[in-house]
Amino acid sequence: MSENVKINRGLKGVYFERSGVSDIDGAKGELSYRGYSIHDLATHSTFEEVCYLLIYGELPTAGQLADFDADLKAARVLPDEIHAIIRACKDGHPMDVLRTCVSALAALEPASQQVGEEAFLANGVRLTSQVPMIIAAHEAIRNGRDPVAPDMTLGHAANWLWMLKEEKPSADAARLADVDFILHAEHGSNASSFAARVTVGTEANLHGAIVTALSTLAGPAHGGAAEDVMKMVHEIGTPDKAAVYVKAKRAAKEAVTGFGHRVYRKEDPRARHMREGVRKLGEEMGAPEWYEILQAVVEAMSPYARHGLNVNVDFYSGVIYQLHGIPMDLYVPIFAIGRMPGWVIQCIEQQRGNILIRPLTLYNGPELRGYVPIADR
Ligand SMILES: CC(=O)SCCNC(=O)CCNC(=O)[C@H](O)C(C)(C)COP(=O)(O)OP(=O)(O)OC[C@H]1O[C@@H](n2cnc3c(N)ncnc32)[C@H](O)[C@@H]1OP(=O)(O)O
Ligand SMILES: O=C([O-])CC(=O)C(=O)O
Repeated sequence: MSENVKINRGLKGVYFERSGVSDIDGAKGELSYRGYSIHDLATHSTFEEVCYLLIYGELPTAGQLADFDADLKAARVLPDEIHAIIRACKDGHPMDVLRTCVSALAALEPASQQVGEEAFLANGVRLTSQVPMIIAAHEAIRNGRDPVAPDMTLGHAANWLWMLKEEKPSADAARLADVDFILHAEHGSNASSFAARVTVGTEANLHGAIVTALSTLAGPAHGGAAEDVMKMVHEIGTPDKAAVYVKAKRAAKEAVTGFGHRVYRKEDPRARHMREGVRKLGEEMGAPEWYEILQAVVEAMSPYARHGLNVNVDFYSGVIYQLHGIPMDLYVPIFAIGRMPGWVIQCIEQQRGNILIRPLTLYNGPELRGYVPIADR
């Protein structure tokens, strides 16, 4: 019987649930949130508006957006204990510190333990505001500074940059961060969102699911790619060395980071906006060489594009962060800031008509055998 079982390793191509949040057409290279093209949202919307759209299903009216924005701003508060925890583990990777703090918030805030849609919504809004605060506070503390208080006059992206650098960002820098968050906000059944759903499937609370999601995002095959791309760009050094680098990687059968995707066979539609951001920012800052190295890698990888191997969202984002002077180990945490609304709404969706997620593994270990006492082994 076991020979006839079809195993879908990595759950490739398996549908496990319906979702009304985002739609990916991998063959065409298209992505939409709640029926709105990612290109329209990246061009016209703000992260707050996209959060509202993802969570409530419709674009907000001006009044709804103002109320939602006020809720996000009111949630810009961290218990003192979180700063103490950050001080205790300040030398850790920011992703480990972030995950530890989200986990600690579950123990420090009684409301975080509640389940049910209303609790998930309230906790989701609170965490969406607290996640950037934790990352910025850690960056301050590990550099011997005090955490920067949030600026309630600034939107989500601009306030994040303010707390990170204690400098008011230019309108262009704030908009670039805003677009980055919009592009990272949601992406179907990616590994971290799926993992969060598995946690909610056991009727656990939202904080627990976000801890699961953060753990899963951290790996280089998922959210860690932007950091690896930046390391690759440094290793390549100049555009003329890109072809040799790619050839060596292909010969060693190693992945060229920032390329490839489980679903897209055309270019990841989010990459277009990031590419334009890198090009423009590099020119403005008198540092066009980063864009040139990236484009030389794309050129060297072009023979594989027809096999569906194209750049993904994280190919360009690292250079943008580098041009803003953001340390490499903050790249995955930045992804997490953007992904918060996607995780929250998928947890809420999972909870509606919840079902335990529990697939099967086909046993291929030893036959049933007699127990041997330890003295006889
Ligand atoms: C936000 C995100 O999470 S986007 C993804 C970020 N991750 C990266 O950029 C890391 C580099 N990319 C990868 O490791 C992979 O493309 C993944 C993990 C993203 C997707 O992997 P999978 O869907 O399992 O694709 P899979 O591994 O089956 O690859 C299919 C083929 O393309 C090749 N391939 C996939 N990605 C790459 C790559 N980046 N470079 C070179 N070859 C690649 C594989 O070797 C495989 O070739 P084969 O059929 O000859 O064995
Ligand atoms: O969908 C995926 O597998 C990974 C991805 O691009 C994302 O999470 O944004």
